[in-house]
Amino acid sequence: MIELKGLTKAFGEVKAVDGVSFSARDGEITGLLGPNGAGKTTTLRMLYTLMKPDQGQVLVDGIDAAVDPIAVRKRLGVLPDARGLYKRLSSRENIEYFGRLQGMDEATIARRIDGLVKALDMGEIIDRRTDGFSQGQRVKTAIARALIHDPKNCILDEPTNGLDVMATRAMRDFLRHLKAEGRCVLFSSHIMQEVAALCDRIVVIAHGHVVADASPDALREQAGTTNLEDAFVKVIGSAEGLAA
Ligand SMILES: Nc1ncnc2c1ncn2[C@@H]1O[C@H](COP(=O)(O)OP(=O)(O)OP(=O)(O)O)[C@@H](O)[C@H]1O
Repeated sequence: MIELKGLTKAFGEVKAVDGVSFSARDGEITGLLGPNGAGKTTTLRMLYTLMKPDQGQVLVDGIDAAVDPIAVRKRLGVLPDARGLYKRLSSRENIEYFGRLQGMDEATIARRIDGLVKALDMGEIIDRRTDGFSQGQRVKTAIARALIHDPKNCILDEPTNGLDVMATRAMRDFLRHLKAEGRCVLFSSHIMQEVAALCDRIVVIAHGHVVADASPDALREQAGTTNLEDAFVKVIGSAEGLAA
């Protein structure tokens, strides 16, 4: 369970995030949707303790990130916007390294990697050096690395960015698999079809503000539109920056 309360962050004159509050529940997929520059990445960075908010509070499973950031990090699996793999290491070595940093023993790491290789269909790449990996192979490795410690809460910044149609479909299936395991899944996207296809709840963010927070059906109802695309355009106020 993730709760954000009144998060605010400015960079000089730019108010990137301005009083953002919403919750993401266990066993649900929550989509953070907004056009380019809306404040999605900045919101997620404050959530995963990479950046300190100017104001506001982050609670993960009830733990305040400002009070106990290490306990919060242990409960989060994060696919950051910069995937950042070690090029000289194989996919497996990248993942193992993170497992060790999480304090896991070697047998548990190996067992967990076996499960992730199956879930993410990584059999052919797991023992290859990541140098030269395609976008999709890099994202898979970064996700497996993020989830090695079996976190309850999964945060993914634009997980399908740069993926082809097949890889995108596989990623959606994987997010559904995380949900079925009862995890709290929160991902950002600027692609409305993505959130429409996957999410139980959609949080729409524009100019640093939450402008809608509802189920896809409720969002359509609120906006008085029959299709979600029209609803997004209506709540955001323009179609600018939203990929079709
Ligand atoms: N480190 C920074 N320094 C200065 N300005 C920043 C910084 N990080 C973000 N911003 C600004 O804050 C605003 C929100 O950016 P953010 O990256 O959070 O948006 P986003 O919704 O993730 O966009 P995108 O979909 O393009 O990734 C933008 O105007 C951006 O230029």
